[in-house]
Formats: sequence, structure tokens, C-alpha cells
Amino acid sequence: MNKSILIVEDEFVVADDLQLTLEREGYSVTGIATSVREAREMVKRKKPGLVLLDIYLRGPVSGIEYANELRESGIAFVYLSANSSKQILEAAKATEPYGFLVKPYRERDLIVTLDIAFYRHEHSKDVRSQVEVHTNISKKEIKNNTPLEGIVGSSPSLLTMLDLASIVAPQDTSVLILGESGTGKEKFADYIHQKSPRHHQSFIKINCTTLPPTLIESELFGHEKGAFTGAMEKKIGKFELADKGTIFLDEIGEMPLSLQVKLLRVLQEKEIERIGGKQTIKVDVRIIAATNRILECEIAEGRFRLDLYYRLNVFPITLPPLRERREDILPLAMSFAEKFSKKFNKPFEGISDHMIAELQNYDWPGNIRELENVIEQSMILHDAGARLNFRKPFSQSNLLKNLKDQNVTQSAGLAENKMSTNVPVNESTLEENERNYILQILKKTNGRIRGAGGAAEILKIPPTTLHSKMKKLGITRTHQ
Ligand SMILES: Nc1ncnc2c1ncn2[C@@H]1O[C@H](COP(=O)(O)OP(=O)(O)OP(=O)(O)O)[C@@H](O)[C@H]1O
Repeated sequence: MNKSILIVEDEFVVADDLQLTLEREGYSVTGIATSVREAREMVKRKKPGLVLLDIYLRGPVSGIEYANELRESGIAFVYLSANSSKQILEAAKATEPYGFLVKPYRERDLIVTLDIAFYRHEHSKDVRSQVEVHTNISKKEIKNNTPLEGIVGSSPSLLTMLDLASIVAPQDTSVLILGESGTGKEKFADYIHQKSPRHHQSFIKINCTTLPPTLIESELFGHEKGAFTGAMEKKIGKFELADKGTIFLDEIGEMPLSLQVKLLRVLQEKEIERIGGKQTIKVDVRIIAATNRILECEIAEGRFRLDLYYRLNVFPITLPPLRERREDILPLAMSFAEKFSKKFNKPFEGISDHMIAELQNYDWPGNIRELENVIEQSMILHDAGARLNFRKPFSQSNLLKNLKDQNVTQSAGLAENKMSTNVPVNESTLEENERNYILQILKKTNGRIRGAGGAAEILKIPPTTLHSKMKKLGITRTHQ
């Protein structure tokens, strides 16, 4: 691998110091350019493996503008900049750099960043060569022939992401799945595992928000007997359990900083240590991480480690929100309606025109999960002999109120555009429906009420309101 570096930096002292450090660390420095013009010429002549690029340079062209040329030529680059304002970070990010170092940086950060940058560049080459091998997996073929493990949709943006997932699946690289809540990140992680050579091994999921920080470490890495108060028995952590398989770390943006260091070690050294343990244990685990947070902002605010970000971000897949792929709404709705008609043993004779229009017009802030919930609610309330009708999404009200409104509307004989069931719903059925619905949501969130992806957020009501509703409906923890 070509480990030579071109320094593009117009401050002589900084450049000179960099050169000394890099050479001491075993890298070869192909030269120092003080402007983009010089850099272009040196890249052509010396063909460096990586460019360390200052953003503000002598001459009319900035480092960020030049970065686009480097990217197009397939040359890795890492920014060096004293300015890390949001605006600069955004502009830099758009050029897909292999790293960003904020001056003044520590020598150690420089070395780690370069190590990761070379590693990522090498892996992205593997992936690129796979793209060539896979050119026959066209989007059309995925759409028509390849079993998609329950992934519904044929919008170009979804198919592009499926293409990427199919390409990266057989590779042993980490994958970072980005996207708003409910866009299908876990579904994609599952798909990647199923399509990987590890598919006969375990696929272990862990949600970094559902466990208190004190428990995550033991959950991930395990502990020895007596490691801390309450550790009565030895516990094998998820990483050991996932050995030879895949681990899915959902909501990675929520992982405490102290654990991020340990995760980095798993990625770099492929080893773990149980809490209270003395020996290191080798693990062979592929990591797929997901988040709905903007990790760059988390990094800028000191909540996420840059080195871990670069390790995980070897192959990002960004899932589009449902409102940006409206053509998928109807196929998804149909597939959920069929699923729930079987589950609730209700006939399904298609979706009413009114409902189709409402589904298409709504913006789906909770994405596919919200659509699934709406279809589930509608199916619960659906009657035989009619096409499936729409009930206002939960976000606009609560179920009880909607049903009451609907009762009033029906008894007043008004043909208002609301979900309609043909028979009036009595109060006990309303309560039962609401109770069942809340229980289902709580089951999906593993009983979690608060926070991102919690039941209150899905139901679009404050957690305190949900608590009092649960109390009123007699829902206790044992029910969940
Ligand atoms: N393309 C799809 N086809 C069919 N079902 C889907 C698709 N994408 C997601 N789903 C379903 O939508 C629901 C939400 O998906 P998933 O849990 O994968 O989203 P997520 O992005 O991981 O959500 P969160 O960020 O809240 O964890 C799940 O029930 C999943 O099975």
C-alpha cells in the first residue's frame, strides 16, 4: 500500500513540523505544497497515497475546492484546519474527506487519523472493485428477482441504498446506517447480515438507548463474578456472544464516551476485556451501527469521538425519509394491511380511495414505523364488507378522542372525511382499543416510554400524559 503523504499547507512552520512527525512515524513525505497550483503539480508527479490538506491556502483556490478534484481522482485526503465552524464542517463534509483534524491537534490524533484514513481508503477500494464485480446486480434485477427479505418499495432512492447494501454485505467492513427514526435501519442491518457470509452465525442487536450507561458496558463486554456489587455470576457480553457473527448497535450516537473508547478497541484490536477480567479475549465480530443523529454535530459538541466515527463510517448508507419517496407509501401500506389482516383475522378488500389520498398526502414524520402503526390501528377498527378506511394519524390527537369524534360525526349523519366504521363504537370498545393499542406500542419499545423512539414519542403525546393514560387504563409494567 502506498503510504506516502503530500502536505498542502502554507504555514511553513506547521508544514515542517508535520513532515518531521510523519517521517518519524514511518511515513514518506512526497513534498510540501503551499498552494493548490503547486499541489496539482506535485500530485501529478509524485502520486502520493494521501494528501494532508489545509483549507485556507495561498492563491485563489481553497482546500475545499481542491478536495473535489482529489476525490474525483480517487486520492484520499484529510483536512487540517484551525476553523471548525459548522459552515466549514458542512462544506468539508460534502467533499467526503477521510478525516478532519482541528488545529492545534495532538500528535497522537494525527497518527490515529492517518491510520484510519489509509485503512478506509484501502477498504473503499475493495468495495469499489466489488461494485465492478456486481455491475450485474442492477437495480432492476434487485427489484424483479432478488428476494428482498421483506423490504418493500421500489423508489429509486430505496433501490440505490439496497444496491449499496448488497455490495457491502459480503465484505467484512463496518457499516453505518443513517436515517430518521423508523426509516428501516434495523431492517437494512438484518438484510446485510442475511446477505453476508456470516449469515449462519448470530446476529445480535443492542439498542444503546434502552439500557442505562452503567449496564451497557456489562451488556456489551460481560463481567466476571464479583466484578461489582451485584455481579453474582460471570456474564458473557454481547460481543462474545456475537463471535463470528454480526452485532447491530442501534442508536450508536447515544453511546457514552467512556464506552466509545472500548468500542474503538474492538474495531482496532478485535479484542475485549470483561469488566473485572484480567485477560483479553479475541473476538471476530462485524459491526453494523445505526443512528438517527447527525454524528458530525455530536462530534463538534464533544459527545462522539472522531476516531470512532471514522472507523464506523467506512461505508455509510443513508436511508431516505418516507416523505421523499412517496411512491413507496402505497406498496408499504398494502403489505402492512395484508400482514395485519392475517394477524387480526380480518378480511382485507383493498384500501379506500379516501385513505389512499390521505396516506399519500401525509408527511410521515415517524416514517415507515408510523405508517405501519396507522395501518395496524385502521385494521383493528376495520369492518368486513368495506375497503380499509383511514383513521387520522395518532399524532394529531389520541385514539379515544378520534373515536369519540367519529361517533359524533356518524350519529350526526355527517359525511366528514374521517375514518369510518359502520357500527357505532361503544365506550368499552374504545377503551379496549386504546388499551390494546398502547400495549402494542409499549411492546415494540420494550416498555420504554420516554426518549427517542419511546412510546410517548411514537404516540406523539407527552410522557406524563401517557403515564396517566396507562394508569387510567390499568396498564402496569407486568402487562408490557
Ligand atoms: N422497506 C421496508 N419494507 C417493509 N417494512 C419495513 C421497511 N422498512 C422498515 N420497515 C418496517 O418498519 C418498522 C420500522 O423499521 P426499523 O425498526 O428498521 O426502523 P429504524 O430506522 O431502525 O427505526 P429507529 O431509528 O426508531 O430504531 C419495522 O417494523 C420494519 O419492519
